[in-house]
Amino acid sequence: MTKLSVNINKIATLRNSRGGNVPNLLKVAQDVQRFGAEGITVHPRPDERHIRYQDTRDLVSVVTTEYNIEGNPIPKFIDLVLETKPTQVTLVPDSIDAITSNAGWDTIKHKDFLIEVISEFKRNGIRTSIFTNPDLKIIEGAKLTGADRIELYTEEFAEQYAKGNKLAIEPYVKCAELANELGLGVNAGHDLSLENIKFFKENIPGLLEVSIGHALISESIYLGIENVVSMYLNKLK
Ligand SMILES: CC(=O)[C@@H](O)[C@H](O)COP(=O)(O)O
Ligand SMILES: NCC(=O)COP(=O)(O)O
Repeated sequence: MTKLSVNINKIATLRNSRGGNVPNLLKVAQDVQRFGAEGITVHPRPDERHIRYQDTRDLVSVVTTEYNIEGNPIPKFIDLVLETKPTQVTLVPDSIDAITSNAGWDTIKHKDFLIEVISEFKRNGIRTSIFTNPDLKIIEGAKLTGADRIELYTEEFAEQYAKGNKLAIEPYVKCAELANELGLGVNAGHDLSLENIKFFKENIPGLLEVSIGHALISESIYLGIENVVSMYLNKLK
């Protein structure tokens, strides 16, 4: 069973583009869970261009499923996670001005830092996951940090799959097998979509959770817009 955690960053991006509170992020989080999602993911960035730090706090009272907070563990982020105490924190090595996440951790180079941060989160009862490229050495390194899980960074898979290259799944399969052997849980995310998720899920052993945002919100627009245009036309008759 693989859990679906919906990343609601894009809802906040849309809201922020106008000021005000439309769409209402908390209502979307509640509705998404009512529709069956098993988790809510947010990825606050230092510039707060989408999810704001205050959103992350406000969501605590409405997330009744698994709450996953992703981000680079700079001091401000660590404090936020310790304050909000989500189900899971996913550590992502974003540069300060990254448009979106574009790499996983070098778990060997940053081993000592990761051990320190992860132990603090675990002391506070928060499950920890590390965002990783599909590289066996990096997965071995992740085990040594004390993390509970890895999140496989799936951008390369998604890009190749869209070009018809299904063999791009192979490094992910090998990494998931190794993680299973090492007792690390396996999550995945980035550019997963209605097009590629079934193939990914069917091939990755022990896939515990996927977090999906950009495609899911875009697909919601495509799949909902016909209905909404027709509702407007009815009102304009
Ligand atoms: C780690 C990851 O792949 C996602 O959290 C992604 O980075 C979402 O962040 P943005 O919504 O800022 O693109
Ligand atoms: N961890 C990945 C995530 O939360 C969503 O990534 P994306 O679907 O917006 O690419």
